[in-house]
Amino acid sequence: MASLSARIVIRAANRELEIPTGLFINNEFVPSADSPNDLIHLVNPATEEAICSVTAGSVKDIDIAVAAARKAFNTSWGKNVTGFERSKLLNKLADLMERDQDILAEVESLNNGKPFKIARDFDIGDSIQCLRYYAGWADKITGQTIEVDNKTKLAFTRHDPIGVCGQIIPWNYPINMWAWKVAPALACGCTIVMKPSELTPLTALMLSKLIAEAGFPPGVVNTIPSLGSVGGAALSAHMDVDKVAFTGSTVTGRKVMEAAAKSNLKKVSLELGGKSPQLVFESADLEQAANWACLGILYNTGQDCTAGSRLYVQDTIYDKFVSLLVSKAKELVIGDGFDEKSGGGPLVSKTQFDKVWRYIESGQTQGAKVALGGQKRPGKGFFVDPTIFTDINANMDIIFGPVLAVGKFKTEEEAISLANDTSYGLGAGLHSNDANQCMRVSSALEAGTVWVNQYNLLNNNVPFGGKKQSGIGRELGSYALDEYTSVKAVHWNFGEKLDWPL
Ligand SMILES: NC(=O)C1=CN([C@@H]2O[C@H](COP(=O)(O)OP(=O)(O)OC[C@H]3O[C@@H](n4cnc5c(N)ncnc54)[C@H](O)[C@@H]3O)[C@@H](O)[C@H]2O)C=CC1
Ligand code: BAL
Repeated sequence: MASLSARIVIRAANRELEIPTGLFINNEFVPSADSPNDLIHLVNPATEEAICSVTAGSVKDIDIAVAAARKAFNTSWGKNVTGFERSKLLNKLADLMERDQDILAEVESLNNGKPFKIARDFDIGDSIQCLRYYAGWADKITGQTIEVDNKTKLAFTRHDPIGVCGQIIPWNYPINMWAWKVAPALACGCTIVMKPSELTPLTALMLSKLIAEAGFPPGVVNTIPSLGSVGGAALSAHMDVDKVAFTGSTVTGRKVMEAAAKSNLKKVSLELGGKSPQLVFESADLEQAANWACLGILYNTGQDCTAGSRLYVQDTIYDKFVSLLVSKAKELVIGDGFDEKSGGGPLVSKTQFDKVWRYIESGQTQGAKVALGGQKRPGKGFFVDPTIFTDINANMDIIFGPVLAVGKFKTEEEAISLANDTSYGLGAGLHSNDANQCMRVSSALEAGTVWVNQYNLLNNNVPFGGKKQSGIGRELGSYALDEYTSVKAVHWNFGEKLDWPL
């Protein structure tokens, strides 16, 4: 039978760690109920070496985890605890993450490839804040009192926890996406069956251990590493899951929604991909615009749902801006996540690496001009250097990599039309020093998030989500509370007598 933990070595930190590799149900790590020998093998994307293997949860394991979550919802969580108690536990979990910030970041870097210091300071730093932000909300989730008439009747609303939530997260921000989903769900009183990505399940398992240590009752958070087509599909189609929250590709998001519609019509929130545009107008601070454009496409090696992969530059500054951009992009060091100099790591997997290269090669064969990159690196690891194409149809397929397509526009109207010419609507950015233009263009851009004179920065108290085929629902901010609550209206008669028959 598969082991429930593995010893891994973080060479760069000179550390050996024992990490859980089983399924986490009712606050315990357990083997699969019916396929104990099915494993998911994990690879370090910087070296292509094996890290360890974790248990692959089955459909039956999902059923068991959902039953545990249902029991907890009905007995020890849900409406059985006060918001104050939920807040205390969320804050305790944040304290434990802070205590283990280095170790979590090391494992995140090992499994995903991203630089250790970025994982520690941004991914985990932001996740700790996210837990504290929703800890603040837990005892402030209130309904309304509504006067129906002045003398005999009133109504009030309760914002009830929606119930058992399936949460399916991707590999690009394993801890951060965990926090975005877990924190509001727990604050609202929901229970959870979490399915991390099969590529990066390690930190979700480590966080599960912290869930137990923080003192959450058994069954409140359950974690089932599993293949998407097994565990993710089972959660989406489950008759006793009340809501599914998903982050990942549009193709899979569609399957999740279809499974929800064909099963119990569970509530669905989807945070999907994008092909996000950035516009640079001639009045912009070009140095700054180039910095933000680089951050937009190169942060997390471009593996970001809001990656600003289409850049449109006003024709009057085009040549100057492109050469500035190329010189800035060259400055980023993409390397092993444990190398202090690395500002970006490898792509997460061989599959992603091959996909990005197919795209780069097809761009070249179609005659696109390569202003930077476009060469494979020798040696091990799924590294792709920053690549900038100019003179290409910028509306190419979604690509999750450090690959930017740059085009030109003459007028504001043309810029808006190019930016909106996509079936996606997640993020968009504009750079201009004309305040009226900023207001006009930000209003016209069809996206859930528009950045003005910056790009890709998010805050836990500001909502995030997509329009068009980039998603449904909002994460973060007070808006996320709507995703995890169900509004009940209670009509109260304290004086009206009904004469019968009518
Ligand atoms: N919006 C975003 O942040 C993300 C977008 N992507 C995009 O998706 C592309 C493919 O990457 P994948 O890892 O294959 O994405 P994916 O959307 O298939 O995977 C995301 C999550 O969904 C799960 N999943 C897979 N099939 C499922 C199913 N039938 N039902 C329920 N859950 C399922 C996976 O196990 C994983 O946990 C990437 O190249 C990128 O373009 C990938 C990850 C994150
Ligand atoms: N950066 C926001 C979340 C995502 O990329 O999936």
